[in-house]
Amino acid sequence: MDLLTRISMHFEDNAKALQLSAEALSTPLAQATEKLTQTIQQGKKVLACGNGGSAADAQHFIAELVGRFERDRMPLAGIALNTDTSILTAVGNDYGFDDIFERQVRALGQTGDILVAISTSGHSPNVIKAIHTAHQKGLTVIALSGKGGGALNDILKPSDIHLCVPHNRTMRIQEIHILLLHIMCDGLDAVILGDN
Ligand SMILES: O=C(CO)[C@@H](O)[C@H](O)[C@H](O)[C@H](O)COP(=O)(O)O
Ligand SMILES: [Zn+2]
Repeated sequence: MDLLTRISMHFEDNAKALQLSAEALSTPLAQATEKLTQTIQQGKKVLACGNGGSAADAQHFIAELVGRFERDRMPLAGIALNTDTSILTAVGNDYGFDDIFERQVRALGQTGDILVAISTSGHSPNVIKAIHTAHQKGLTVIALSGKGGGALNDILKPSDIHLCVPHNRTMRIQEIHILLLHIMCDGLDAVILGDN
């Protein structure tokens, strides 16, 4: 396959995946946005975690809350659990990599908070463990996944929200995850600042 064909294939596959995601995820995405908005309005906070590209997505999303999205507003409470290298290396070194998020949920999570858990496979043990602890501490989970949802299907509760991108490639799933996170930021601001 020549390079231009390859590029064209990516654009087409992305467009198809976007269309399928719009059909499958618009309703749960609205629920997730409403849950996020209520949580912030009640003075609660958002924790977010993921590995690799999903770590970047988690911290990107939290930066939109603490900083701003498109318009000026007050800072909103959020913490990315994959950004503090001292915590990640200490907990990873002393307890194990599977505990790097779970331990922070135990330290920081409070009843009524949200955990945004991002895993394209739905199988990353440190994300799964963080979800178990979030449940124990009374947090609601908004899970972003793909590839059928993996282990998330067995551990999420009916009160959680699962945004499972209907695709099997990590890269494509990640491309849509960032769109989902941006749509939630837009919906949140529309309530807080008014529609524009
Ligand atoms: O960004 C990419 C691939 O596009 C990678 O860094 C990817 O995020 C890593 O392999 C992650 O460890 C995958 O974990 P997960 O999404 O299955 O939970
Ligand atoms: Zn990537």
